[in-house]
Amino acid sequence: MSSPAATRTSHPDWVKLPHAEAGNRIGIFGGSFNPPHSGHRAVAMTAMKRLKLDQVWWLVTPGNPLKDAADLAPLDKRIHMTSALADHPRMRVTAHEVVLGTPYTAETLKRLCRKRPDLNFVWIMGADNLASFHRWQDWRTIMDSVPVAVVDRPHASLSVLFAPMAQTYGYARIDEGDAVILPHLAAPAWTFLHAPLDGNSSTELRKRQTT
Ligand SMILES: Nc1ncnc2c1ncn2[C@@H]1O[C@H](COP(=O)(O)OP(=O)(O)OP(=O)(O)O)[C@@H](O)[C@H]1O
Ligand SMILES: O=C(O)c1ccc[n+]([C@@H]2O[C@H](COP(=O)([O-])O)[C@@H](O)[C@H]2O)c1
Repeated sequence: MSSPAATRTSHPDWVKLPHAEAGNRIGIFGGSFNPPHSGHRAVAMTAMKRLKLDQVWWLVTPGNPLKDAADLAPLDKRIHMTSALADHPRMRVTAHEVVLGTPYTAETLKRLCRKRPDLNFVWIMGADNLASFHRWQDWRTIMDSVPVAVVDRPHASLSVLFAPMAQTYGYARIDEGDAVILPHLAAPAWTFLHAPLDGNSSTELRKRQTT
């Protein structure tokens, strides 16, 4: 029998992988959430409804590899604020990348798919990230590992036509009217979801905090 010390973990609860039943449709919504805002909640709700997800996991990054960490709030503070915003029975908040030891999405998804091959994962992101997706580490590996749902964002709508990802994987895009089947499709597969636009941004909120 293992002793309490042997089962104790040094990680706080908020880095754990959320519970899910085999076969569940899980949207993974990665973000800095520095701070979280209404636009994030709108993205999570849109994906949840249109893809009929069982859960959305808000994956709070330890640090976006492409962003300057100088004005990044501490992880526990971002988790706390994100948990307040993601208060919904089908949403969970985690910083599981701390356990995986990586801030890179390709590696994260590889490890999650290995840990839970019984779940149907979908990567969720806003259209601004579609525009710059080709700069992410091993972005083609991401596309080849899980389906992707892109949600429209002000000033980024044209990424659906011109982004290198959209052009390279044009053949794998499905109509947003068929979005409900996305979690069950083999990668590569993606869709672009038009939804009411929300102009909020963390950059603007940080500017307002400092003025
Ligand atoms: N208003 C919005 N509409 C649609 N998608 C959004 C919106 N805000 C953020 N997102 C998406 O949510 C995810 C997390 O975004 P992030 O935490 O970087 O917020 P942000 O407002 O873009 O932050 P920053 O201004 O610091 O870059 C990303 O996939 C991003 O594309
Ligand atoms: O893997 C990468 O190279 C990579 C580059 C940029 C962003 N990401 C991830 O994209 C998600 C959204 O990041 P952000 O900062 O736009 O909220 C978050 O989970 C980041 O870790 C990942």
